[in-house]
Amino acid sequence: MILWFGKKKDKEKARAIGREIEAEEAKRAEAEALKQQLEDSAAFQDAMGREERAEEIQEQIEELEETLDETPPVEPTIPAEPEPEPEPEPEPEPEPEPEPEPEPEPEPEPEPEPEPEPEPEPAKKQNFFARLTSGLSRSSNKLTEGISSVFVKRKLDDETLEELEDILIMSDLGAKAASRITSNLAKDRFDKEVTDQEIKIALAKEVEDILKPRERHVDFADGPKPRIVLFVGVNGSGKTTTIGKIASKLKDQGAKALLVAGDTFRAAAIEQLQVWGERAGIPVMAKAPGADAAGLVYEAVEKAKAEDLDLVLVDTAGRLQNRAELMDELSKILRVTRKLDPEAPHDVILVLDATVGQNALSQVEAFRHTAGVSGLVMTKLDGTAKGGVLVAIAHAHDLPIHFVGVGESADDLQPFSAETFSRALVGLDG
Ligand SMILES: Nc1nc2c(ncn2[C@@H]2O[C@H](COP(=O)(O)OP(=O)(O)OP(=O)(O)O)[C@@H](O)[C@H]2O)c(=O)[nH]1
Repeated sequence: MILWFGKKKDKEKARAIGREIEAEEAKRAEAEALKQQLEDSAAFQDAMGREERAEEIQEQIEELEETLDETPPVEPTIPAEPEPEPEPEPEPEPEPEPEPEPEPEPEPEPEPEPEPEPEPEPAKKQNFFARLTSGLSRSSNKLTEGISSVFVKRKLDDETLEELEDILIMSDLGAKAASRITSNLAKDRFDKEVTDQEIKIALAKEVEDILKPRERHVDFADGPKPRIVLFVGVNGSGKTTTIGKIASKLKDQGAKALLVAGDTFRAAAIEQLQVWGERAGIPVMAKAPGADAAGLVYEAVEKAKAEDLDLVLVDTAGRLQNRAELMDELSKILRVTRKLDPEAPHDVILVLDATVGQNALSQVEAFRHTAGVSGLVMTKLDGTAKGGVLVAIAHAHDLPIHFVGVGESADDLQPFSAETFSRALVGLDG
């Protein structure tokens, strides 16, 4: 979205409008995500023969669709600023031109036409920091636009601190983390003049302090043999894709792995895992859709023991954290696995989708309770303004964050780095 405003006053207006658009887009994205969850849930109920429940959910979807229809996607608009233009003929498009100087300066050379929008480098060519930065750009824009509008030659006083706290909360960092960050910032800088850049640097440091204790790199190819790793999470959070990406890395390490298509509910998930397995040259164990997932996992662990494999990566069906019966099924998988190895599963990785924002917190709570989550992966940090939720989670939960995902290709999953993430989140260069 490009809004062009020549004067200072107009730029402020542009920022305000930008923020409004951002808020509307965020609301819409949230409703779209909820719709996706409901659709998955309806499909599941339907497949389980619970038609009545599926119909109920379908009604909820229709209601949600009506709301979505009433609020069509926000089109970025250039506000019609009635400039006192003497010329009657309207300009077709206000060209983004440099601010008109009062006295005509001799132009040394014709300015090159401003590029409409620098195209992002193809993902493959960028290093991960660049990809994380561009992935997190919606999250960081939200933060930095707010910071820039507050800290224009301003003192860090009660008022600016309060405004900053609001910006952090609106950027999904959560009320507690926001309060911790602002009170720490106030310690050294209260009543001093600060620039937005100084605030960004200090903010990145505060965010990093919260995230650093959660940074824990994991090498699944190492440790107990066979290492049993279970991937859990709600529908569509990115479990299958994450396993596929990890499998691609394991191949390079020469680990003897087995992928298990424990999401027996969704035929597409089985196929998806098979494709990743083929690509990585790692076998995939699967059964027909609808088969008992716990039985499949049991057989997979037996096979891994018999064949002396290094590790078993188990995909599980997506489940809504508030559906007790689905969570019970997950408990069954855990019980069955422990029969073969009391220490197993050695890792229970909760895959979280960043686009759900604050809802990720309740997912962590529910899955910790049911599945004894040992670590986290956050996917889809690209294309969401809600990446700050990882800070809220790190503040609230003493759980390692192993990987972050910023896209769909194998290279888009990388070990989590607190420093890199913090700097990208506040829009600082690497
Ligand atoms: N943009 C983006 N898309 C992602 C990322 N990770 C996963 N996806 C996409 O998200 C969608 C859902 O991913 P899956 O891996 O199928 O999710 P799942 O958790 O296995 O889903 P269920 O089997 O329904 O529980 C797919 O289209 C993935 O390509 C990411 O980091 N960024």
